[in-house]
Amino acid sequence: MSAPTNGNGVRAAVVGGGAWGTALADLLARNGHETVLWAREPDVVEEINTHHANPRFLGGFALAPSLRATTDLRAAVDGAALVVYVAPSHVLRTVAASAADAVAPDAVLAVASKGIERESFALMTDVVAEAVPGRPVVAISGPSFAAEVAARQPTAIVAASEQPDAAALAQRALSSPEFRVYTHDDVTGVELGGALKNVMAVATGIIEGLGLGFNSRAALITRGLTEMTRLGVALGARPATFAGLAGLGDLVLTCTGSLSRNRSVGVEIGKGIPLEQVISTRETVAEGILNTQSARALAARLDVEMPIVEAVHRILFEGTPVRQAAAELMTRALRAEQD
Ligand SMILES: NC(=O)C1=CN([C@@H]2O[C@H](COP(=O)(O)OP(=O)(O)OC[C@H]3O[C@@H](n4cnc5c(N)ncnc54)[C@H](O)[C@@H]3O)[C@@H](O)[C@H]2O)C=CC1
Ligand SMILES: O=C(CO)COP(=O)(O)O
Repeated sequence: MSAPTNGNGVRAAVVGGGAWGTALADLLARNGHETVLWAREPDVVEEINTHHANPRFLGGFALAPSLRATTDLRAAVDGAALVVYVAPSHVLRTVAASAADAVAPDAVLAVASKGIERESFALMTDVVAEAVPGRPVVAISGPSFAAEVAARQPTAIVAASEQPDAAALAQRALSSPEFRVYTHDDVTGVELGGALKNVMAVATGIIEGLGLGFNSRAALITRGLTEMTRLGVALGARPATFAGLAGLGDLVLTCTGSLSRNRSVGVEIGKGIPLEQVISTRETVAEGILNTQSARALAARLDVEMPIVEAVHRILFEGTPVRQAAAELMTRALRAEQD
């Protein structure tokens, strides 16, 4: 079915009932858009439809009463003018493809997942564009903890697309007095910022878990930004994008904010808890773990030096003791900062 508009509102679908999908769906519904959220878990759908809450992934917030949820993905996207994809990066392709033919041919596809696909190195908008071809795609990224958006705390993000009309539609649909959306045209830079900052957040968590202090964290954030920019430039992104909301903004938030799942995974690793044990106790996604592998492989393919990503990889997947990896980072050949 083609995508009707609804007065000032659009028919919107949100694909993914985790914390971020729920917060974005709540925001769209509060903005007056007829919004349907697809969640995989029947209990999440039941809670949203009966109690206007998602205690499993976003506890403690009263969601918009108009927000509807379903486990039927085809029904959720059918007739939506705006479809927002928020599944974890490693399942996004499968989820998006499974209802591709039910998406309206003129729908705008916004992608709020953060990551680099492991096998293909594709960014999340490319994954959705391949799974649901022929529609404009927009990357949604920036410093935005779901819980703070649900609490209506002032937040600013970007909506990046090669099609300005699509970015503008996402901007209009999502913006509210507490949620400010800037458009952007550097999709690669915006998406890489969101994907790579998660690896840096794991790294800053690790140094915190080790008991290191603010000097180490500041060095790591700054040199992390250098690495992110280096990889971005090799992929055609603009350096300035990494100084913006989806780069430095999200990097600072995630590396310093206690709400970050990636940072807290890092803290546990830094304290010496094995990765399998850290993961086994969590239902929520920490994209920085799998994305350490994809970022490292992508950097190797492009011959881009990313020593922090390399060190996190050695700690998470190669058994290198945390203190040894930190010492190796500090004793690399001396160089000029600007190189
Ligand atoms: N939570 C946040 O504050 C923010 C999250 N994001 C991004 O949003 C994406 C989704 O994260 P959250 O909403 O936080 O999720 P979450 O960590 O709250 O929940 C996990 C989600 O993954 C889904 N899931 C797990 N296995 C699945 C499978 N095999 N197939 C389909 N779905 C599966 C669950 O149904 C659930 O919706 C991630 O890429 C994350 O980086 C981006 C900005 C903010
Ligand atoms: O991307 C996020 C905030 O912008 C959420 O970060 P975490 O996944 O580390 O919680």
